[in-house]
Amino acid sequence: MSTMNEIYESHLYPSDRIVPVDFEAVRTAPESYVWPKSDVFSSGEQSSVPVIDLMDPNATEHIRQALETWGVFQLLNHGISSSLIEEVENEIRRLFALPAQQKLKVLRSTHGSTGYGLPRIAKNFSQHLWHEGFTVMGSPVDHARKLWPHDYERFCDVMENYQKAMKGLAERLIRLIFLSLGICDEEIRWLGSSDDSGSNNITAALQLNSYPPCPDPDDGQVMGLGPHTDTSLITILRQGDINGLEIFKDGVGWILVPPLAGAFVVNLGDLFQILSNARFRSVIHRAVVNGTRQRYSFAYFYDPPMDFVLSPFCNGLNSGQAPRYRSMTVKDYISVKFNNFMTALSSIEI
Ligand SMILES: C=C1C[C@]23C[C@H]1CC[C@H]2[C@@]12CCC[C@@](C)(C(=O)O1)[C@H]2[C@@H]3C(=O)O
Ligand SMILES: O=C(O)CCC(=O)C(=O)O
Ligand SMILES: [Fe+2]
Repeated sequence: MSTMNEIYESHLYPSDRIVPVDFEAVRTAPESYVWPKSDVFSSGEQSSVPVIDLMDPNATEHIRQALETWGVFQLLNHGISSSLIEEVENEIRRLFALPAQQKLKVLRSTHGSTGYGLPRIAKNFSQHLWHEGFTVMGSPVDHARKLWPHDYERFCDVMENYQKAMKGLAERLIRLIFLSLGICDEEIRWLGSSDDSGSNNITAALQLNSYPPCPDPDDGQVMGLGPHTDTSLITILRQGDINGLEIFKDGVGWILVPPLAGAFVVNLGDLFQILSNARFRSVIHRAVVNGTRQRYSFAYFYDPPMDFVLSPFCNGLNSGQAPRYRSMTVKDYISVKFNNFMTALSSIEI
């Protein structure tokens, strides 16, 4: 049984796309960070991503509709305590406020999966990203000890508690979404089989994102996180109260996902698109930066076990359809994504 760490570690990542810019020294974005105007254009569209109350008796149906039309929704009444969320936010601030020298002690390596650095998608763009991140899979204790030798336990406890809570919520949502598709319990037996508290069965990741303010020479042409779809089955994102997240809607363009107090942004990733035989699509999204305020966000990515074979569900509401993707394991899809990025899904079409 392989873990998520092992799968990501088996892909050699280019060393020139790991170290974030030295935000303390660089006051304005160098030329290599400026994206073409046509790329950054926002649609100004007024309609917005649906907001769903998980306590609503019709929540399942609302979620199915939201996923079909938008691929993403904001979730309220999700049962995750606001104090736990605040604790994570405090730890994120404490982490990214450390001097650059200190953060570089836990820099992700070329064959690494966790730690400090640019997001993995940085290698897919010619322009650079105005971003620093920290990736956690399971216990972050080895890195936390290097960052705070005498005071590392708080960070570890908070990150582990949060991952546990997110695992519960992710599994609850996945079960609900599968049921809304008419897929029976039998097909989701694997759900809940992983145990991220042990180190031998990790199938989820927590990504902490920081976007320092960027006094941008040409307004809005610097990107925090370039356009991408998540690889996950499901992603649960918390953004603070600062604008930045945008989704791409076909025929419309880029639309802001406005920060909503207490809410999570929930979207499906490529793995769900495969399983649902493209009935649900993984939404393209990005994060833009602003000139004055440091923005933080954190995302929890949930995957099935790495050896799980993804075969499109062709029964249920998709009944009678032929599978659109060839079957493969989660770990093989991660390899396809590493080598193909935005064309990964079309490259496995039948
Ligand atoms: C479990 C995951 C999911 C990863 C890879 C690995 C750890 C870090 C995740 C992210 C986080 C930032 C966006 C993304 C696109 C990236 O560059 O790194 C994500 C990626 C993916 O969804 O593919
Ligand atoms: O910062 C955000 O709002 C988006 C983060 C994101 O897309 C990710 O971590 O995958
Ligand atoms: Fe994302």
